[in-house]
Amino acid sequence: MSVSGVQGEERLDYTRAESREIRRRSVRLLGSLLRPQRSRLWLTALAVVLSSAAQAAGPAIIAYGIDSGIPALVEQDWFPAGLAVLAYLATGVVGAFLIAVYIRLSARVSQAVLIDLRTRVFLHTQRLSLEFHESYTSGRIISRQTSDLDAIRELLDEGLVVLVRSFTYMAFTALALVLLDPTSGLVLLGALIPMTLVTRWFQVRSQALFRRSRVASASLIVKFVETMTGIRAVQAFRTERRNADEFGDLVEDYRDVNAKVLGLFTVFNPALAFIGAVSVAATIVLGGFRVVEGSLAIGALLAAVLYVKRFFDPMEDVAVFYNGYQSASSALEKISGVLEEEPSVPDPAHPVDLWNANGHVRFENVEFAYTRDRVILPRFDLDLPAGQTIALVGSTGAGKTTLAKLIARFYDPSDGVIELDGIDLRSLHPKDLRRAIVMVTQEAYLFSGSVADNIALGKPDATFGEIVSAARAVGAHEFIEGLPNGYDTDVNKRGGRVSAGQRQLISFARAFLANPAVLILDEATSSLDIPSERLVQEGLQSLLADRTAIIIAHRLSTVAIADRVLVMEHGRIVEDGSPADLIGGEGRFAALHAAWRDSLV
Ligand SMILES: Nc1ncnc2c1ncn2[C@@H]1O[C@H](COP(=O)(O)OP(=O)(O)OP(=O)(O)O)[C@@H](O)[C@H]1O
Repeated sequence: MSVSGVQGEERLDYTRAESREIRRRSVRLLGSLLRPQRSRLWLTALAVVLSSAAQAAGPAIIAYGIDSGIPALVEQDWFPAGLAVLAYLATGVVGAFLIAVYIRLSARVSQAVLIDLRTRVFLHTQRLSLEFHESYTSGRIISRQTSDLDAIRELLDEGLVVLVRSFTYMAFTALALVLLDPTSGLVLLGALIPMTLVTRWFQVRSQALFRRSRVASASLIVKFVETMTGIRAVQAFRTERRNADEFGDLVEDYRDVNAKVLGLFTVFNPALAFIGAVSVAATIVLGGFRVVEGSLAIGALLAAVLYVKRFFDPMEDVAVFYNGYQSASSALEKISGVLEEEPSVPDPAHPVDLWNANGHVRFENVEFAYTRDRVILPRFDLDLPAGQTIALVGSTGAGKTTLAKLIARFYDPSDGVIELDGIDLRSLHPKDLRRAIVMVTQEAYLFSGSVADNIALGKPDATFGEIVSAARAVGAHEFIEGLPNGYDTDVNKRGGRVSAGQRQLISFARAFLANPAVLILDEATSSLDIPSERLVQEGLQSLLADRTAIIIAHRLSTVAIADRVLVMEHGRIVEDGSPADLIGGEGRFAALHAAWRDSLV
């Protein structure tokens, strides 16, 4: 099984080769994000290293002050003590300044990288084909833009600087200690053994727990988003209690794993503190004897104690960093997967322009399957001459929407060619394709904004007059006038809320304003009441006159305005003819029509 793109995203059992592939892809993404920030990154690193060096100089200066400054002071020589004080102050000032510099620089890097990444994810997911969005749930998309980006932000904001600072600080401290008093350096060396063991233990234990914690928090988001997206069904079917139980289980799981993580810290942090305390005690004991012997100055002992004590301080930060690093790297893995996805309906490399389409659609030898194992539309040919109004009927699951999606190029055929005016849809310039072919779906989605804005989506440079005439043409003008602010009513505000039928009328106006050569209406009249439907049908008739129209209709009344009816069964077109011929015949449509007529009486 492949791990390219978002495939295998939810698996936890990657093989070594797969892990390597995923890591390589994350590193590539990180590289491309950091490359433009190269100079700032080097400056940040330099500031971090220098500030650590300044801090590490502190105890050595103290040792000098005590061992050389104080005896000289006894002799009335102020110079060494003064020098020590000034040097100590200078390291303080320089250190503080450098800290300010790197905080500022790293914040800039982090902001730039995040904005870049956020924009890339948005633009890329928007570009991906319907196929991707139909299988990748909204909960997962939201996780990518929220919790994943947050994890990366945390790492960039705090983690990386903490890591570089901790390691350089520890390195400088160890170096200074060895230079000052190699024997105390041995204590540190001895302490490194238990410290490495404890850290390794923490790493191994925490890795699985951190991963579980991330899975648990992502499940919470997915459950939340799915419940809220389907809130109508939730309330209609009274599944609140079940949802509450499921959500409760997820919360419990999340709490449980976090308690375990906390448990690790309650062992790890005290263990580090204990190793630190033992090392300090050992330094004092070893050093104390030497001070008594006279082989070690008291100031040097104090500095050694300070170095040993300080050496362990950053370890806790490193442990926290490790958690942040894991979250961020798994976030980066997922985001890089999404970014690696290519639109299954790619833009042509050499697009053909078609400024004024006639609307002649032709299917030649077309076969289509969503997945490899199940053919939905077996091989067929179909010719839809320009200007024809075609009604597509057939039972549920027959493949009507699929056929419509192919014409609108939401999907490409698995085999064969679909042409518009003799040009393969795959070579058409995307702009020309979208202008020439418009599909109005059942959902009739409205974006936040005014009614006029929503209609104008069909033609962004439309005048207000054009918007109103489009609305009039489809019979939407009256109800829009009746809204609190007419065409300026915000469709998402209370009072501006419109009914499902009204929403469809707005989306009709949008499509009519777009004036496409080919118009596809997918069940688009299904939520209109009979008078509204009649009203729309009046509008439809005049507006369909000059274009090719494919109307998917369950209601046979819609079929009356068609020139031609296609009846589909199991992905095949089983009848094809004028409504009158088919009604007069003996086929499926005649039977359907008779049943429908009877139901009206
Ligand atoms: N995204 C998809 N992935 C896989 N299979 C799909 C997908 N969409 C539809 N199908 C399958 O394709 C077949 C045809 O579906 P389609 O939506 O085209 O039917 P339809 O005739 O429009 O039905 P309805 O009248 O209920 O809308 C169905 O068996 C469905 O399960």
